[in-house]
Amino acid sequence: MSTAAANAPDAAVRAARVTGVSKTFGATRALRDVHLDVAEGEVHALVGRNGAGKSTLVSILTGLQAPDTGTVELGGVPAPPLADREAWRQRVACVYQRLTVIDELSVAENLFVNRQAVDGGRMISWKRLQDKAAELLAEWQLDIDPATTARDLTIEQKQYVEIARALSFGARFVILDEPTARLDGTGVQRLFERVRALRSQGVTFLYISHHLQEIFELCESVTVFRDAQFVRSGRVDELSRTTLVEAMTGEKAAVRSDPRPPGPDRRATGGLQLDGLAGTAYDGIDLAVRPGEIVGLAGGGGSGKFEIAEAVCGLQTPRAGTITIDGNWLRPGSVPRAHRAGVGFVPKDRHQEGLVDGLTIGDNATMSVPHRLGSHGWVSPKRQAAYARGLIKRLDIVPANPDQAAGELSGGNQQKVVAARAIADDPKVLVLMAPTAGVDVRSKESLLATAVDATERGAAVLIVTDDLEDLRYCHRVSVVFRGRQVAQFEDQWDDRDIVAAMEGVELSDD
Ligand SMILES: Nc1ncnc2c1ncn2[C@@H]1O[C@H](COP(=O)(O)OP(=O)(O)OP(=O)(O)O)[C@@H](O)[C@H]1O
Repeated sequence: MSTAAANAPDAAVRAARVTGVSKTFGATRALRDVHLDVAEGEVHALVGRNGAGKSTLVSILTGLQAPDTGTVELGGVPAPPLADREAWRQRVACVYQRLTVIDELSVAENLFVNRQAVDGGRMISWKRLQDKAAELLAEWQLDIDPATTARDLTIEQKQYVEIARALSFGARFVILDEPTARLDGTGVQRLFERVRALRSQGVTFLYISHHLQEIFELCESVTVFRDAQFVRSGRVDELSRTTLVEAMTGEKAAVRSDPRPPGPDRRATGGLQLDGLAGTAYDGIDLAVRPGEIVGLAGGGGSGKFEIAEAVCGLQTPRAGTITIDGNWLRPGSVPRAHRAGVGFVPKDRHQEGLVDGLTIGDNATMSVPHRLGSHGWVSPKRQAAYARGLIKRLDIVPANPDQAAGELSGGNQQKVVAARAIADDPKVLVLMAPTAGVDVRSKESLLATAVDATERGAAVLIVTDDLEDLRYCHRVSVVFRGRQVAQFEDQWDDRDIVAAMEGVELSDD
């Protein structure tokens, strides 16, 4: 195809066309007779609630799985046979949230890893590898030094390396699966500029995100899936946010009001207290969260917010300062000790610290509460199942089956199982790190409602986030920037002030 043809969105040419695709896993129908039509040269959003079937479609679109029925066309021709990986790589690539860049290798090596063809099948010359990489990065205007070790790149730069790698195989259709999940505000804006620039160079994108404002900012078209089925597709500028949410949930969108609980009793004492807490990424942190109160600890990437939260949960040992729970000093550096002191938490990385894939939803959700499920070390299966069902209902986990393996759940539902475990033991202090990352609009509400629930049961809740929606649930917000608390907000605030504080800038009054 000529570059000129690729540059102009052409209604006749399709980067991808999926027709009548169905896919079943055991008893789960992940996709039922869905279709998708992505025009060449556009950024096309794919949205849907957790478990709607988006990842399953991506695995089919990238040739990792075959559909049970239906057809896939890429660039106007039928998709290659599953075994022909090379042919797939030339047509389509997906940049996943969990990046595949190898930290130990240089950018150049990452770009051409396992590709002897670089030097006509002969031994790779390092000089040639560097030159080829520099050429590739320059062609796509990616300002990255090919000699850099990948470990020294930011998440954003690693994403660009993955995109460049896809383009170097010849693919002009790139799927971005929640690309902004680990970026801060300025990183998101830079990514958008990059995507727009690549689009003008003839690259087509399928863009998956739970952040609806991103869809309106970046994408031309959108396709909505719900419960494994196609619901609608259309131009983004012809859709309102409400219509989109309704298409995703199948319900009328609720009127948004102030979701905060009444707040702590003025005389309430106890809860969580941090005094002069200092660690590798933060210093001089003073913070109090009273029982019944929800406090936001906000900050962008590199602010130190997660490190502070991890100190409270026992995942990190601070260098100085104290953590007090209900008036008692907490000896830092041990998760079981923090748990015994009454701390429940959702870790920032559910894969590393959260979920045990091989166990069921029920086992994962109730593993911290054996004492509630039986006596003398014996767990009553009936009580466990009932307890798990209660948590599944509170968090709106799909499928609502405690016996389902957690590893088989969609990403967002795995996140909800981790949250279920955090609240299972009625913690005195609940710490939620990026709790709604990867979670759909409606599930965000149920997840944050559990924080409200916890305050009603007397918990002090700390929400650690850069998501303004999460902060709507907070009575107070403390913003950290480069490890220091730079601003405090009480009761009412303007979101722009919080964003400015997270970015380390001051807004002028005019
Ligand atoms: N390997 C598997 N085995 C069993 N069930 C699976 C498997 N992969 C996916 N499923 C099921 O298929 C359904 C669709 O999941 P999928 O991961 O495609 O959803 P999603 O739209 O990507 O959700 P999320 O936004 O949470 O990532 C879910 O019910 C999930 O449990």
